[in-house]
Amino acid sequence: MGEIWDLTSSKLASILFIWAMVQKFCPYQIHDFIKKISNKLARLFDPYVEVRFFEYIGDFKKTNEAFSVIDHYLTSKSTNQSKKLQGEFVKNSLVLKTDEREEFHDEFEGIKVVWTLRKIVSQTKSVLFGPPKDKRYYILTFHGRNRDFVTKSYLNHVLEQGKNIGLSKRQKKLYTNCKAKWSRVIFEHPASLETIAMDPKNKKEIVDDLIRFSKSKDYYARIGKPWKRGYLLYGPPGTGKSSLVAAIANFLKYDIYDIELTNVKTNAELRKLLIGITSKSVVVIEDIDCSLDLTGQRKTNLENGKEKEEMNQVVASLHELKSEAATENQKISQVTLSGLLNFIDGIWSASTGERLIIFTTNYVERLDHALIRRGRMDMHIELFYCGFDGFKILAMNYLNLESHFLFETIRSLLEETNMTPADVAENLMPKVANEDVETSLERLIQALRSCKEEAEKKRRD
Ligand SMILES: Nc1ncnc2c1ncn2[C@@H]1O[C@H](COP(=O)(O)OP(=O)(O)OP(=O)(O)O)[C@@H](O)[C@H]1O
Ligand SMILES: [Mg+2]
Repeated sequence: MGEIWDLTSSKLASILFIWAMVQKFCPYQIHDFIKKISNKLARLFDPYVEVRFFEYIGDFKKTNEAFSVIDHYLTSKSTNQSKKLQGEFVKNSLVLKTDEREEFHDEFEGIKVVWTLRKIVSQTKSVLFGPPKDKRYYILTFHGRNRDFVTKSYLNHVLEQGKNIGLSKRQKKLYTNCKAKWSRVIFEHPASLETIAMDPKNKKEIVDDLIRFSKSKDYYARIGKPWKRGYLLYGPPGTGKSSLVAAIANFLKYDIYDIELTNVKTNAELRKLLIGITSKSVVVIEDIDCSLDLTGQRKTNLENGKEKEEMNQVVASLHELKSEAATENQKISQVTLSGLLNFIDGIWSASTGERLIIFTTNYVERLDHALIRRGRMDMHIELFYCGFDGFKILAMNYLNLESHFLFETIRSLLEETNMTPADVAENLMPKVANEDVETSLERLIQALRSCKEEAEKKRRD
């Protein structure tokens, strides 16, 4: 054994000596040539390529997004394959992950790769910053002949899939502003597009538009426009505007940024807020006509639309309450219409990622045309009083009821009177435990009849 070792070490010493001589005395072309040959030889014996994806980049300063996206992808795929798993509680639910010692073999379009999770155990212990952080990283191993395919097609596939999985697991957040600062809470509104009572044709239009928008990254890049879309939701109070905003955010799995403009003092503060908005977000300004002094138009519209105004008297008085409170705040707020328009057109043009901006109002005719012209507010969606289609959705939501002999009476009453989905829903909601559906439907019929009588009385007066 000792002899063999002596022999090997003397040979190794000779090779090193020759290599040192070559490096010192050979012209650099020969040096390069030898280096190339030796690299080729090395590749011949070890044809595999490794790519490492560290969890943190640069001394734990920045999380590597690629790591978490790969983690989503591998967690979803590998748990069916691995024999050794780890269990973790993530956001209140149990997640099974591949054990760190396990390898995961993946195949894409006939090309095989291997993933391994490794970690470098940290030696430093910090009292101030908690337990030492190990450096975790994924190693992707593949044959060198597939280098182009893996680095382009396969990794694109992993990143795309991983992003989608991450997005579907992500907890949505609701951001609200206090002056120029955002505060956030977990957004868990139960509204969904299925449970919103509205005309099925309009709903389908919204769903199609949202799907088209969320998949149009390349399209927007090609036409040179920022990836944003504006929705204007209008209709009387209680017709589901705020519920629709929540349903849209749930559908797209976006965060909501609910801007209270009356809390923002200046355009500069507004700009600061808006710069902090991340992509995949729905930016909402509720009751936009109360939030800004959209001068000029308001007065003329009030004068011209007198008849309409009378019909909406009840609605208006409610709205006035909102307006009065807002006007108080406006006295100290100097956010201007042009400031807001600049933000819609300007700031978003400079940022990447998809954003939806939604304005809601009870009085669309009061809004300055510049604010709602197409291109700024691309979709104008009117939410109406409850129709029979809307009622059927509410009956399903609240009573789990698809049909009933009282539905025909309700249909004709809904055609003759204006009741908001909020009021219909309130009447359908059982008032005591185990209340039967007939009692709820009768209560609604009663309410519809009184509503009809009241409207007739008003018309007579
Ligand atoms: N179209 C609808 N579909 C399902 N539920 C609805 C609908 N409209 C109203 N509701 C119910 O009524 C409640 C109030 O509705 P919502 O706050 O969405 O109305 P709004 O149009 O935003 O009213 P406002 O103009 O006063 O802000 C909701 O919590 C929801 O339960
Ligand atoms: Mg609302």
